[in-house]
Amino acid sequence: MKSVSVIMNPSAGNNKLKNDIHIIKQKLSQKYESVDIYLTKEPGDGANYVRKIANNVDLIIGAGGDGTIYELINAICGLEKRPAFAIIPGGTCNDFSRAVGMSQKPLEALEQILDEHQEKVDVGYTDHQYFLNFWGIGLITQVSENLESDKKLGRLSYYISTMQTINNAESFHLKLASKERDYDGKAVMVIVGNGPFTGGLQAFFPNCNLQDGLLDVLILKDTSLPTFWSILRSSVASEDLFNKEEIIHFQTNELTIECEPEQKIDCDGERNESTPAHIKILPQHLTVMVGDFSN
Ligand SMILES: Nc1ncnc2c1ncn2[C@@H]1O[C@H](COP(=O)(O)OP(=O)(O)OP(=O)(O)O)[C@@H](O)[C@H]1O
Repeated sequence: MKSVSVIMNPSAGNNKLKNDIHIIKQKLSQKYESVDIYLTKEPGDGANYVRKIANNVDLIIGAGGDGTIYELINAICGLEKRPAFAIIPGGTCNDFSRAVGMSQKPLEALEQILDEHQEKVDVGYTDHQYFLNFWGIGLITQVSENLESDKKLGRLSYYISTMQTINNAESFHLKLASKERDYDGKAVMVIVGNGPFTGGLQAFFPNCNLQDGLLDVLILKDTSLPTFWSILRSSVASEDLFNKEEIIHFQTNELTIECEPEQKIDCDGERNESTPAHIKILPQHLTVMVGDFSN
């Protein structure tokens, strides 16, 4: 590898990465012939930089929170020739960087990137969006929406928001179809996982494999609110949870989802689309630099 570009959101995580720009450039320059650092100013900048540089760079390092990483991989994954990708985590949850075993300390993550251990990982794809971690509807979307408005309260707000949302949870009619399994009935949540982390928690699919060409699907039927609470509280779900009657869990490489009423989709933390949806896995679509990673 000869040329590397860092695309950084300097405002991510309360400006967490800003002071490291100089040292990041210095360390990378010791190893690579060409090093460029691009700083984003607003949403959309990251994707524009990718489009500008992708043909002439071997490695793109995304430095920022999950919003920045989502934007960058959505620009990279649609390209015919995709540069390798790496993450210097700078946000609150940093789901994908955790999934590939990166240190949550930015400069330690940089050292891991310099070790150049690469793996090809699966990417989820739905209608217009690529995702690395999860796709969800129902409770998951409602919890994160409520959380957005309570963010200042910190971790406690997560629990308060979850409790409030569960108490007011609205069920919907779900029609899910796949080769492995169909479901036609009431639900309060569907999560389709590619990676093991959702919103910083390894709650739903602790053993999710990023290289098996499969998505993990979890349907929570409308009788299972206490179960949802126990999943979140357990932080690392045990397989026992999947044996509960109110949960359906299976794996597939492709599925379609229709809901009545229409449900808002949370895709790696971005909430721009609504059902219906067609979701599939793109096996080993992206080459990433990994840290402490074993599947
Ligand atoms: N300089 C900037 N100032 C403000 N917003 C920016 C800037 N650059 C990019 N953005 C946008 O801000 C959004 C959030 O960024 P990001 O996820 O990196 O940080 P964060 O919100 O602090 O992280 P987290 O969500 O994990 O707490 C992204 O959608 C990104 O496009």
